[in-house]
Amino acid sequence: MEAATLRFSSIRSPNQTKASQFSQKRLKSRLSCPPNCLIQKNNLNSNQMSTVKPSRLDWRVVKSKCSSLEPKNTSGDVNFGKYSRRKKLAIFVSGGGSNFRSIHEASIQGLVNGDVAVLVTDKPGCGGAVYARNSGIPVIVFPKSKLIADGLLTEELLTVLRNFEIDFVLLAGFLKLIPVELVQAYPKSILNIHPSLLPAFGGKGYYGLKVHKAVIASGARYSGPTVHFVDEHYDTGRTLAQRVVPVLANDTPENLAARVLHEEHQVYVEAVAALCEDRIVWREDGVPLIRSRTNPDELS
Ligand SMILES: Nc1nc2c(c(=O)[nH]1)N[C@@H](CN(C=O)c1ccc(C(=O)N[C@@H](CCC(=O)O)C(=O)O)cc1)CN2
Ligand SMILES: NCC(=O)N[C@@H]1O[C@H](COP(=O)([O-])[O-])[C@@H](O)[C@H]1O
Repeated sequence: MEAATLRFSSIRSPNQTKASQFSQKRLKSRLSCPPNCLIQKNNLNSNQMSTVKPSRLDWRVVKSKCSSLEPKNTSGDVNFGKYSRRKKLAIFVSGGGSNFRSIHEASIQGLVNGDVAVLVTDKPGCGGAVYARNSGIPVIVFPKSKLIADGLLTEELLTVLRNFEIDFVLLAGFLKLIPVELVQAYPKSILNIHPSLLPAFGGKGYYGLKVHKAVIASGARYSGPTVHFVDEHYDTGRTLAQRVVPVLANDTPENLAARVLHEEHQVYVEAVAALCEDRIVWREDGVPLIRSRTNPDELS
């Protein structure tokens, strides 16, 4: 694997608002990258990389022997998306990133009609970020904080996502509140996976093992993952898909977490596949349903 480097060009989107021109100017004024920077791999064009500060992007992009974004189905043939245009995905993580990896692998295998264009994290050293770098996926640090001064501001993140032409945002173990500006910029286009049967055991404070501890302590006999659309509050968006697993009498939080996580990897890939194939149907009462890929009359 050869290390790729990165060149910036000062491209501006013609339809910039005043505010985002300001942020582009701020970003550009702080652009500083070594002269020999040139990204040699990935499908990112110069426009997607314009105005993004290298110090806030971890661009240790490695050049793979073949494009990591070129989808292949199980027979190994290139699968040029049977449906609409292949969608561009931004995935947000804070931890190990197993759900991110499942979606990325499904994309490469042609099971998801989309490509992971960028990874966003508040923990640049987390497992998901390491996997992204090793897979040639750009890593963006968000949000800016006292601990991570180099993180992007919300407005800067919106500019970057726009430049990457992101269609859908997928939260996968991201532990920060997504700001309302981002929720409004991507209506019905942000998904999250939560490790309980929402609305139970969700909301502020309910993440990771804390969720499973609460489920066990409650005496619940069943648990399971929920895929839901994201609104401005934690875990209150519309439920799209769920799976059920038993809670056993002698379960530890770790045992239950592993059982739920196994189902997460499947239900999230199925939900993202439906999203990327335009198979989400919104019922009159606002409940989103998934249209079957094989039987269009079947909704679930
Ligand atoms: N606007 C939204 N943002 C996010 C949502 C959402 O539904 N709407 N989902 C979360 C993911 N999540 C549950 O699925 C979740 C993550 C984190 C927390 C939480 O309480 N976080 C702590 C901080 C934890 C940390 O920084 O280590 C907190 O806010 O005090 C609850 C639920 C992602 N964002
Ligand atoms: N409330 C948010 C939350 O708890 N999310 C949970 O974090 C884990 C991330 O695992 P991963 O990094 O291996 O995908 C997953 O179990 C996910 O449901």
